[in-house]
Amino acid sequence: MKYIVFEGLDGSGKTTVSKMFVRYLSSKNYTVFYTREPYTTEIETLIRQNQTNKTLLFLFLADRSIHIEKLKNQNVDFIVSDRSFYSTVAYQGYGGGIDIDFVIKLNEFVVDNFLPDVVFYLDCSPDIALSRSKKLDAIENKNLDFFEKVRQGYLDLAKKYNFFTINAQDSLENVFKNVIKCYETIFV
Ligand SMILES: Nc1ncnc2c1ncn2[C@@H]1O[C@H](COP(=O)(O)OP(=O)(O)OP(=O)(O)O)[C@@H](O)[C@H]1O
Ligand SMILES: Cc1cn([C@H]2C[C@H](O)[C@@H](COP(=O)(O)O)O2)c(=O)[nH]c1=O
Repeated sequence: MKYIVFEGLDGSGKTTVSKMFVRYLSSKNYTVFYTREPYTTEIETLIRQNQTNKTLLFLFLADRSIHIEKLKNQNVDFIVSDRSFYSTVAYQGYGGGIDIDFVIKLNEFVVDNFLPDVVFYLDCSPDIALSRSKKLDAIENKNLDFFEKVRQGYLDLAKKYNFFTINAQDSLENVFKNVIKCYETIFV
């Protein structure tokens, strides 16, 4: 089983591209479990109620702990997830200012070695990404400076953890083609 994750800013195209990717894998007759974080409806409701950054950190960790248990029990060729552990590092760590190593340590404890095999990071400037994003709630309604920090965080993480960085400002068709090209360097 391979665990593949799509990461990026709100509006970078994760949901659209990850669903196209799932259709691609299914067309090759692979079995796929498609998922996203936040995972639980109950915790997501709390997350979207204007919490402090510290509270958000622990809500996302609790949500992830439940999510990872579900993922460990899958019996499929691929798990494809819209967001993961790295969103917490980028948003609550780099964006929210909580110590990065502390956020990584807490996440490592929660995921207990169940780490993504491949991460596609859809890189996009905050102004373009947010102009595409329709939702504006407690999390999305932060300023551009916050999202610049989150983007810088993702760029650092991409180097550290060998993400595939995809230019998400390109056309949707090219973004998807580039995802498949990267996928083929590993799996075909
Ligand atoms: N490369 C692209 N070029 C133009 N529009 C795009 C591109 N990728 C996605 N979009 C459009 O941008 C909007 C947001 O895309 P999507 O919901 O997939 O982003 P997301 O990263 O999942 O956002 P969120 O994190 O807010 O859920 C959608 O209307 C989608 O069709
Ligand atoms: C997993 C995770 C998510 N977030 C933020 C990022 C987004 O603003 C929302 C999730 O909603 P979307 O449908 O993916 O846009 O939550 C975060 O701050 N930390 C996390 O760990």
